[in-house]
Amino acid sequence: MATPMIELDRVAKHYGNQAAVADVSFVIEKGEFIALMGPSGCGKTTTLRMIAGLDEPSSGEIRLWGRRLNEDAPWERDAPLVWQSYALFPFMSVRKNVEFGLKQRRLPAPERRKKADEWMERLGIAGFAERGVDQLSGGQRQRVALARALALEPEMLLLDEPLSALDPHLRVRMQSELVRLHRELGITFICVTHSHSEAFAMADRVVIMNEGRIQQIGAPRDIHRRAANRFVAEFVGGNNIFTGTARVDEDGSIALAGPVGTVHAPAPSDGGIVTGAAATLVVPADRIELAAESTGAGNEVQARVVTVEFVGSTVTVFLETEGGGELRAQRSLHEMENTPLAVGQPVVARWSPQQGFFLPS
Ligand SMILES: Nc1ncnc2c1ncn2[C@@H]1O[C@H](COP(=O)(O)OP(=O)(O)OP(=O)(O)O)[C@@H](O)[C@H]1O
Repeated sequence: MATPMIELDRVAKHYGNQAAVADVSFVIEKGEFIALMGPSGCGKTTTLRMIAGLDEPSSGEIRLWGRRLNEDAPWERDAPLVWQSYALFPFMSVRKNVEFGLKQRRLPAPERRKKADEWMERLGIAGFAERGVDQLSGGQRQRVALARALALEPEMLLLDEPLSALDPHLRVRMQSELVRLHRELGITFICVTHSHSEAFAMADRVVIMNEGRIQQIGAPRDIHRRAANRFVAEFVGGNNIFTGTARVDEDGSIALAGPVGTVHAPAPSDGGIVTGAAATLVVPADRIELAAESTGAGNEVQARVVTVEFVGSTVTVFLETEGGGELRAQRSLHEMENTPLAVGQPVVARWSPQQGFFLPS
């Protein structure tokens, strides 16, 4: 097998007796866009800092193209970091900021100027070249930080919460700009974020961490469709999670008696569920349809509308079943336009058994 670009092999970082990163192994291929995601304090920034060479692992190994990196200083690596806009030099012009790394690399002035011009043009900040960065908006500053890093033509770009200082509207724009840049440049992007919408919108693969450990690595779609454990299912949101008592039916599928009544799902491929045992079923909220009447097909649950929440073009309908179980369905605004729902209204929540999956016990 070809050598991956980056390998983290059982990497840990301890501060005193606290593990910021407990035991992390994964590989990154050249040209991937990887998002490291997880709640505050889960160790994502520490992981990025170790890849950057800003922190040394307490144990384990980090390899770049198969070569051990642990003790290499940041300047010996081809991995400039774009931190937040505050990392720019406020007393310097946009041009001087963009040229900064090139100057450190002792590139002659005419070449520096040429490269800086190219990158400022590419990132749409050429018009502000002589302005001080303190006279720029958050989005413009973020572009300066990106131009400064990309002017060094790195093989890999490391971004720590690159969009967190931006307002929501600008954040979405910069998200698609980062995706476009990544596609055009073909270099590896590793981005730390605590925002699941950001990670899922941008990355080829997402690494979800909690308490210094990896919980799941996968393409956004696979993580959405098959959370590896309860933490991931809850953290990525948009999932119904039912714990109940399992019964293995004659056809091998599972019936789960739980908070919303008895519902059905295929048995997990690794077996592991026996009649009478507790099991946890996940049903993505966007797989649940709402209907006025029962058709008797698939899983159907009688419920009442508790609240209807509108976020962008997504509508989340929170439901309560007769037995007090909670359920949520997510539909597009477009779909809901023809089915107005009132609080208290009875509905049938319906989904195909194939859309549910059991978490490993
Ligand atoms: N220099 C340090 N000294 C002591 N503890 C540290 C140090 N750096 C990080 N930690 C601890 O290690 C854990 C992981 O920190 P890290 O910054 O990697 O988390 P994070 O996932 O990036 O969080 P956030 O989203 O809040 O930035 C935290 O509990 C943090 O307090």
